[in-house]
Amino acid sequence: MNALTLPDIAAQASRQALPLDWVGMCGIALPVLLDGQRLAAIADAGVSLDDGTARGIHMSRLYLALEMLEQQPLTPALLRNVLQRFLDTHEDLSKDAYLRIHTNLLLKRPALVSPLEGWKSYPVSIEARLENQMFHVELKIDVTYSSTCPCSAALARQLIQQQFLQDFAHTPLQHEAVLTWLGSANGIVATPHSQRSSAQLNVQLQGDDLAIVDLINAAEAALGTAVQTAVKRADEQAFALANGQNLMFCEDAARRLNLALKRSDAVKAFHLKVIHAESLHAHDAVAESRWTRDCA
Ligand SMILES: Nc1nc2c(ncn2[C@@H]2O[C@H](COP(=O)(O)OP(=O)(O)OP(=O)(O)O)[C@@H](O)[C@H]2O)c(=O)[nH]1
Repeated sequence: MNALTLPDIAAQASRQALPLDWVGMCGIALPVLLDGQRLAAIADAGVSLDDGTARGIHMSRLYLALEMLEQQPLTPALLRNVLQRFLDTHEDLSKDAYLRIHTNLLLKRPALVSPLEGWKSYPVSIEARLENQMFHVELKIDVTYSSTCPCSAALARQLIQQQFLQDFAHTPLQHEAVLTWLGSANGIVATPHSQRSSAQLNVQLQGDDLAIVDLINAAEAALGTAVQTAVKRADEQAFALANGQNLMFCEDAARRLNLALKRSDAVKAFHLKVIHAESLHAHDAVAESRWTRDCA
C-alpha cells in the first residue's frame, strides 16, 4: 500500500489575506490542579493570526500545550509557560496568545456554631494573555452571600415599636411581661426582607500567586454573611445574628468589597459587581466598583 501524504489545508495560503484577532478552540475539557484539588475545567485556547496570508493556525498544537496544566498546580507562571508554548508553536503566525479556564472550586466550610462542615462551590474563571510580550492574568470569582435591607429593618423596627405601644398602652411595664412579649409573634410583627446576593469579583493579579482562596476568604469576611453549608438551628440563629449585624444595601456591600480587595497585595486592579436579587422587587439592586493600584 502506498503511503499517502495527508493534505494540510492550514498550511495553504488564504484567499483573503487578512489577519485575525483570535483563533482557537472553546470548550475544551481538561483537569486542572487548584488548591490541592484536581478539578474538572473547561478551557478556551487561542492565538492571534497575524499572518493574514496563512489559511489557518494549528489547533492541535494549542490543544497539546494544555497538557502542561494536568501535571502542575495552576499558577501565573504555569499559565505564562502555556501561552509561550502557544506562540513558540506558531512562530511567524501569531504574536498574541490567550487562555481562559473555567472551573468550580470546592471549599469545605465550617458551620457557624455546630461542629459541622460542608462543601461550597465557587465558580472561578482564570483569563491569561500574552499580548505584545506582556503577560496579564485576571480572575473572575463569584461569591454568594445574604443581604438584609437596612431600610426594611428600620421600617420593621418602627412597626415593632408601634405594636409595643399598642400592647402596653395601659399596662405598667414589668420585666417578665416584656420578655414574654418579645418572644411572641407581636414582638416581631414585621420582618425586614433579605435576599441571596452575589458578588462578581473581576480581579487583575500581580505577582506569582493566583490567591483565589485568599480573595474568597477576604470577600466573605468583609461581607459577614456568606451563605452556609451544614446548618443546625444554632447555626441558623448565628446566621440571623450575622445578618442583623451586617444590614446591607448593595452600595454597602460594594464598598466593603472594594476596601477588602484593595488590602490584598495580589490585586493590581479590580472591577466588582454586587447583585442583590431583591425579594421586595422582581428586579435586582446592583452596584459596581472599579479600582487600579497606583504604581507611582
Ligand atoms: N485551523 C483550523 N483547523 C481546524 C478547524 N477545524 C478543524 N480543524 C482541524 O484541526 C486539525 C489539527 O490541525 P493542525 O494542528 O494543523 O494538525 P497537523 O497539521 O496534523 O499538525 P502539525 O503538523 O503540528 O501542523 C486539523 O485536522 C484541522 O483540519 C478550523 O476551523 N481551523
